[in-house]
Amino acid sequence: MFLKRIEIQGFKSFADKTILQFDQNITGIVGPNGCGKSNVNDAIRWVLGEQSTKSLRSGSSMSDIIFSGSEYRKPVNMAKVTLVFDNSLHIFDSPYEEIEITRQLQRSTNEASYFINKEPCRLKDINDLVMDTGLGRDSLSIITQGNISAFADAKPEDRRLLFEEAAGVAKYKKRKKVSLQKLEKTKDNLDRLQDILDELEKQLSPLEKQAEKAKIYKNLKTELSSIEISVLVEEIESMHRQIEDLSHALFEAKTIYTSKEASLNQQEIDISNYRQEMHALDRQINDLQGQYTRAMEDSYRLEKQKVELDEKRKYRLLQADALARQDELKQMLQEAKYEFEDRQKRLQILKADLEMHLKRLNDLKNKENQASMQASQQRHVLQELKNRKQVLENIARQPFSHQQSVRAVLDARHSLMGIEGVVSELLKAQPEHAKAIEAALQGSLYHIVTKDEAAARNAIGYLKKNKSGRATFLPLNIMKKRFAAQDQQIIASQSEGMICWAYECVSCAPKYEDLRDRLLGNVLVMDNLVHANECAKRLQYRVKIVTLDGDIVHTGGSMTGGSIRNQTSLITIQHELDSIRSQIEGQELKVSHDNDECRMLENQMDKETETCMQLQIDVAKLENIYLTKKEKYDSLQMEYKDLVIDEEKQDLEEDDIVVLMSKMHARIDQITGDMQALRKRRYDKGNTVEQMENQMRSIRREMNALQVDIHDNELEQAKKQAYLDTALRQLNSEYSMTFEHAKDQKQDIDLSEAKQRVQVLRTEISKLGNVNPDAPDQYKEIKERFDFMTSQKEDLERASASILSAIDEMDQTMKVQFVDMFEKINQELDGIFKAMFGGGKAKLSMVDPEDVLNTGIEIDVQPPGKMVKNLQSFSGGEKALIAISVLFAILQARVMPLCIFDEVEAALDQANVERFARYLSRFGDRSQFIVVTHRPGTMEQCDTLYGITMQKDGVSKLLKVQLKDAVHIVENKEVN
Ligand SMILES: Nc1ncnc2c1ncn2[C@@H]1O[C@H](COP(=O)(O)OP(=O)(O)OP(=O)(O)O)[C@@H](O)[C@H]1O
Repeated sequence: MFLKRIEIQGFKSFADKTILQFDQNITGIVGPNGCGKSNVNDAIRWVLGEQSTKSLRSGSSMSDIIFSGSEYRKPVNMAKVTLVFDNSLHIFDSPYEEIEITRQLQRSTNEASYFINKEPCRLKDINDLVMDTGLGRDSLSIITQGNISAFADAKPEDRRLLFEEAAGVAKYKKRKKVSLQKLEKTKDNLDRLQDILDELEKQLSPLEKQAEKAKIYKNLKTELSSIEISVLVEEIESMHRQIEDLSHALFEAKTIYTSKEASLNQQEIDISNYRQEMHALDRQINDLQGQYTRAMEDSYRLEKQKVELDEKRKYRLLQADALARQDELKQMLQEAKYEFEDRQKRLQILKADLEMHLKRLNDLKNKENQASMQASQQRHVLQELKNRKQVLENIARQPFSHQQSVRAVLDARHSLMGIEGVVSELLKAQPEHAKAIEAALQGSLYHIVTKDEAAARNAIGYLKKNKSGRATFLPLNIMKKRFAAQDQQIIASQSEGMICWAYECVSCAPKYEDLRDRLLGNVLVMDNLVHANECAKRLQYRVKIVTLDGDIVHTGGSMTGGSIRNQTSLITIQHELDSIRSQIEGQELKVSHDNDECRMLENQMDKETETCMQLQIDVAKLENIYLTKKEKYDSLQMEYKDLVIDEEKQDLEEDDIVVLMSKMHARIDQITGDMQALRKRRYDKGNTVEQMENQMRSIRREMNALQVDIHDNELEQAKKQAYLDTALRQLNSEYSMTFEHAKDQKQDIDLSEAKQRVQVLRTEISKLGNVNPDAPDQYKEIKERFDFMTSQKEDLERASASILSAIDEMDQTMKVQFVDMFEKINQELDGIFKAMFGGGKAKLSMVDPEDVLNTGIEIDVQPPGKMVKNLQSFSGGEKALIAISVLFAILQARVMPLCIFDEVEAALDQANVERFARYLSRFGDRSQFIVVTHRPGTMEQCDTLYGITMQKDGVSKLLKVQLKDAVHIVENKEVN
């Protein structure tokens, strides 16, 4: 026997352990209603894996199948059923000869356990084991009265299940279902994968671009760093050298300056000494001049006396005789000749002297003219400076007179509180940067700086209240520094014509530094507009640039420029005032020096004029004397020719005058000689001083030039030092390198080419804009994920295709098997129907033969003598008999190892029961039957009969009975 034994314990009404042994082909189970017959059927299905409590005719919970007790018996805690199969024919796919399947359930824990051959297993293992044997929980093996009565009324599609079961396609259907589920799952996975792939693809494209950009950036940056480090090192070294050279030059210039200064001082001392000597000489000349004048006066006096004397002599001569007259005349002629010649010579000397002094006077006049012109110019310059100073002081005393609102706030600053001042008076710039800084600040020049926003609000309220116009306020507490980006600073520092960043050339009190850096931190000062345009281009027009002339290249590239009215700026007013004051001081010195010079020249001129006048008088006087002497000499000559007289002794008076005159003339000659010598010395000294002053002027000019050189040198040094510091900072901040470390990495480069390349690289890098440095890694990661997902998708698509092909194959197999079985059953049905109904005919047909896999099954039957075709119209017994006919046709077409019939013949009349039973016995050789029945006709055909009884305790009891006892049991009578 296939099913050898059933052991039931605690299952439904079988509270005690009950064993049903099956030794023969057809075993009947009989008993009165409610004794527990069908519970045997339920127990078999439960072991074979039934999970539906409804099918098991139980309560809502599976634990309801455990014996629940009765008035006389306590409930039990566990239900356990074991089926023992003979597997010598290996109906189960197992090497064991005997298969024992057990299922048990604990009430307390609701814990279910499954065993195959006493080994714990899963429910699935049991399902798999029984699947292909025809013993499944929905199989044909277990047919109940309900199945039979439902068969005829079932829809053709539902009826088809029976035929599928017979055709053995259930397993394929199940597999197909699993495959379809798998396919659905695969499709879901594919959809999910596709979603992920779409998402990844969306990220991939921009990431690829970013990665490419980052790669370009990295390459550019690598090249840039390798070149720029060398450029920086070379420039730092070059700056060092240049600063050193400049220091040497500065030292030399300062040394020369100091030596010139010393020489100048020495020359000043020398000049002062010379001047003292000149004064001394002047004094001596003056003395001599006095002596000369006095001597000349004495000489004129003597000349007069001589004339008187001559008159006297003439008179005496008239009185004397001819010889005496001749001598006298001769004497007089000689004297007259001497005097005439002497006066002539003297007149010439005096005239020459006069001429020299006139020339000197003329020179002095020219010099004085020049000096006074220069002095007048210097005075004019001084006056202009003073005027400018006056204007500046007025502006400084009364600023913002044209900005009414600003003026109003400043006037009320003591009552308003928190007013710090106006930007243009808080920031100070050097005059050379004034235009640039004013251009950089533009409208902000007249913005009012306040301590905080409250102070600004307060001041705005004040302006409104007084209708004093509008003003802009800058609260200090919110001012934050704003500088250009580092790359912009680097590009700017390498641009030709860069002067500085605007904030660098503006000074202010420490508390206003944030304000200054906010307004000017990112404004660049360049020397001219051409360089400004070039630099702006390199900076991609992202930085505002101003020139020293006040032209502007705005961010974005627009330009402002033109002429600027030379108006005073508050930003530079203090510097200008300081500068003007020191200029005035210098100019006053110059003017005083020029005045001194003029005065000195005037003095000299006065003296020279006086000398000239004196000489002119002297010449005029002497000229008269000379003419007189000449006339006298000429007349005496004439007179002498007419009269030759003897010599006569002169009287003492005459001799004395002549001697005195001669002495006087000698003295005058002496004084004149001395004076000339002194004048020459004075003249020479004057020339020397003049030369020295010229020399000093030239030294001063040289010193001024040196001063400018020193200043330029110091500026240049500061610039180079700033450049050097920037380069060192750049090495540190951008490359995290010390100079020594960078030196080790320096390559041989052509500096100008390398610098150009650095510019190009920087421009290219800045053109790249924002770069995501993680993009290559992110791209790689996403790409790997994308590729992996794509290969997974391909795997899934392949899996999906293979599932589809398996389903296709299964469909083919099912079609073949189904059609094959359908035809076999159809062939058997007619004969069985005839046997069952005693004639007539029956035939199965497919509702849709085109769709074998889904078609419903119709039964066309015609019992003998009846024309009824509609199944619904048949009686209950007829419907049961039709169903039984089909069942037998199936059993005929396919051998089943075990069939359990639970009161399938209940609806049949006696004659039909006997027909059924007879037919059943014909299958006894092919299959094992367990038949639950009330009908004696069926009992008669059973080889073994088990009777089940239930006493008051509600527990089913089993006993093997003979046919007659079985009938008694069915009728609920006592069995002997
Ligand atoms: N969990 C349970 N505990 C105790 N008794 C139970 C349990 N479940 C069902 N029973 C009892 O089993 C009996 C029903 O058994 P069953 O349906 O097998 O009867 P039957 O012999 O097939 O009757 P019929 O001939 O009318 O079909 C009922 O008396 C019911 O009280």
